Amino acid sequence: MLHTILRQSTKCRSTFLTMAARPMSTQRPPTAVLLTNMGGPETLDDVHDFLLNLFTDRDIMKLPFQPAIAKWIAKRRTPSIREQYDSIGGGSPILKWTRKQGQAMEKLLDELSPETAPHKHYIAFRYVKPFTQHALEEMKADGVERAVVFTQYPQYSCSTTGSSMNELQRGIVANGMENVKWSVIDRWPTHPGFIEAMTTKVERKLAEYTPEQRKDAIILFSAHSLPMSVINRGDTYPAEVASSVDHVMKRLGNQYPYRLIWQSQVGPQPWLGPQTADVVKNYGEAGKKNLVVVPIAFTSDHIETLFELDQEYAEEAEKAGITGWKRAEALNDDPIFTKAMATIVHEHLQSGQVVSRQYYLRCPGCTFDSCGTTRNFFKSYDPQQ
Ligand SMILES: C=CC1=C(C)c2cc3[nH]c(cc4nc(cc5[nH]c(cc1n2)c(C)c5CCC(=O)O)C(CCC(=O)O)=C4C)c(C)c3C=C
Ligand SMILES: [Fe+2]
Ligand SMILES: [Fe+2]
Repeated sequence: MLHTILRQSTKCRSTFLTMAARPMSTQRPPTAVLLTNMGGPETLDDVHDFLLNLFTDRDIMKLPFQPAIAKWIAKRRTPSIREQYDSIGGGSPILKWTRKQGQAMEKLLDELSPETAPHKHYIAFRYVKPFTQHALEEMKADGVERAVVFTQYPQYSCSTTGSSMNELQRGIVANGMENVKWSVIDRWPTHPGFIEAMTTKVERKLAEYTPEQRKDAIILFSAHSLPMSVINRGDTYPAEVASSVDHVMKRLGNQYPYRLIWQSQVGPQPWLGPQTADVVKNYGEAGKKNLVVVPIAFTSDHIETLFELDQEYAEEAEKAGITGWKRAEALNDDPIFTKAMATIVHEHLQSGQVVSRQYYLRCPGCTFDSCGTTRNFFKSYDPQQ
């Protein structure tokens, strides 16, 4: 309580000083929308450091002697992962798409929410540039007083959004930015705008089949898998992915058979299945011909869509006799999706919510750092707590 009062009084003082220092005619500082994601290597030369940062992150995996082991794994994996990025044009397009999404979103937000305009997007990637520190410096230079953190993962996992939140908390403290009014959109797996955008992508792919083929079509929702150890700790990601799938299927009128399947397993430990590669092979052997695969847990193209789905699994499908293999497009800068992004932020600003109710609840068996301190940190911005 004392902590909250102290925070609020410091905040009022800082707001007053900022206002007093600002000439009357200048525009108020932007409402920041901080788009967080793990990011991807922009060039082949960034692949090694991307992997090193990922394997060093104790929110994604905990290894004995982690700094040394991470160095070793990153060095060993770099050549094969470089080849994958080479085959998709020499790097991850995630920064390009996030910028486009952010620009479209901020324009729409200014119209939807003039009372908090101007809005400005900032980008904080976890493993590559622009890092959280860069975004915070930019926000500080712009004199930001109100910031909405908007995870670009629709479904929450301690290993993705949780990790970004942990990094952000460290950055806020290190940069003395506790006085900014922070709130967080930590998940949005069933938001109607997101569901509409995804459903439209699936419908467009289904429309490419002949009516005869469509009768026989199967929808495969494919998401990045998680190690079983993470799931057994109580990570909400698989359930949230399933809820997105359920909503898309409802919107499609439940007319097609579908399965939720899991891709991108790494290393020898058990991961959640069924694995996308096995499903493609098994359905091919069972004589299925028309499979539409839908990347349900990503909002833009990644190595998972452009390499795994479009090259690796497409090849498997062809070998297995699947003649009608199709992949629903990623949301990227689709106007339905960027409108959904603006609506999500607008509704959040209107709601006065600091984080979702789910965010407060630590995973029952979680040992990840993000499951602890970050929750309490953002709780302290919530007057209802
Ligand atoms: C919803 C998205 C993701 C979850 C959940 C997730 C969990 C998770 N991932 C690993 C290990 C790796 N992931 C790697 C790459 C990678 N992961 C995601 C998304 C999720 N990961 C993306 C989008 C990417 C690629 C970025 C791009 O540019 O496309 C990698 C590196 C690639 C490789 O070495 O194969 C690893 C490793 C774990 C252990 C985990 C959960 C604990
Ligand atoms: Fe991953
Ligand atoms: Fe957790």
